[in-house]
Amino acid sequence: MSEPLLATRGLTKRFGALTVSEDISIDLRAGEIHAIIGPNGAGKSTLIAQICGALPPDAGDIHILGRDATRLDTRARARLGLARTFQISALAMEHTVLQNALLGCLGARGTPWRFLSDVLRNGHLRSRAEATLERVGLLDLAAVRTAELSHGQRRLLEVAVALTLEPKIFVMDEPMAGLGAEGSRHMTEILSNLRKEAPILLVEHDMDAVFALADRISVLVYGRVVASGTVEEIRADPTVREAYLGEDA
Ligand SMILES: Nc1ncnc2c1ncn2[C@@H]1O[C@H](COP(=O)(O)OP(=O)(O)OP(=O)(O)O)[C@@H](O)[C@H]1O
Repeated sequence: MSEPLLATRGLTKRFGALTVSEDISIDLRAGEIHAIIGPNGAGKSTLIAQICGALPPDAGDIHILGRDATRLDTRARARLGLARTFQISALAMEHTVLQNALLGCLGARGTPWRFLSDVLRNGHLRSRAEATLERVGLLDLAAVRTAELSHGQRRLLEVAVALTLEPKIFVMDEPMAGLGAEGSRHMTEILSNLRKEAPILLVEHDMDAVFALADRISVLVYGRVVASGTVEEIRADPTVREAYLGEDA
């Protein structure tokens, strides 16, 4: 089996007396979508924050592409190839769709904002940004102000911005949130194709999307991984059905 591109070992985080991550060891391998599911407050966002470098763990470590990244900050992890999409939009609303995609390209290079006008004239970066917009179906809206996009279009733009980083690993926090049935289907199709170029660690509440997309699922309850397996294994697991899917075992 190939080496994981992302791995946590014994990750533990406490807020006072509350343990929100308890000895979490999960990994992400090339070509896969690994979904993290669990009830509200189970610790999914806290886990992502630790993986991406926004929150230091109290114990355990995080390896990115085989390198110990536990003490690296968010930007250093991004430079290693970790791209994150957020539960709440991190887009620049006053900028156009294309400018947001270009800012993503800039972020990848650590270039300061004041050079945006130069970047707009940089043919290579511009075509890279346009190519990512085309992949999510937003190229026709390149000149539109981001504030004017629908919620679903903004979520697609977030994925496009993550793509401009040419990441080796995607970490996605509820990309389906607020999308209608049609929007979820479209996003599901896009994510399904993305896994080929970079595997996805996917936190998601939309179980239809999770069951359609995931190669593996880990179930988090009260900060602990209580089950991990394929869609079929998780669906059949009595502990999961009782603790999370709300069914009698
Ligand atoms: N900065 C903080 N200080 C104290 N407690 C926190 C902090 N951040 C999160 N928590 C608590 O940690 C627990 C896990 O929260 P977290 O947001 O990671 O859960 P989640 O699984 O992502 O939930 P949801 O599905 O609702 O987004 C919750 O009980 C939350 O109240």
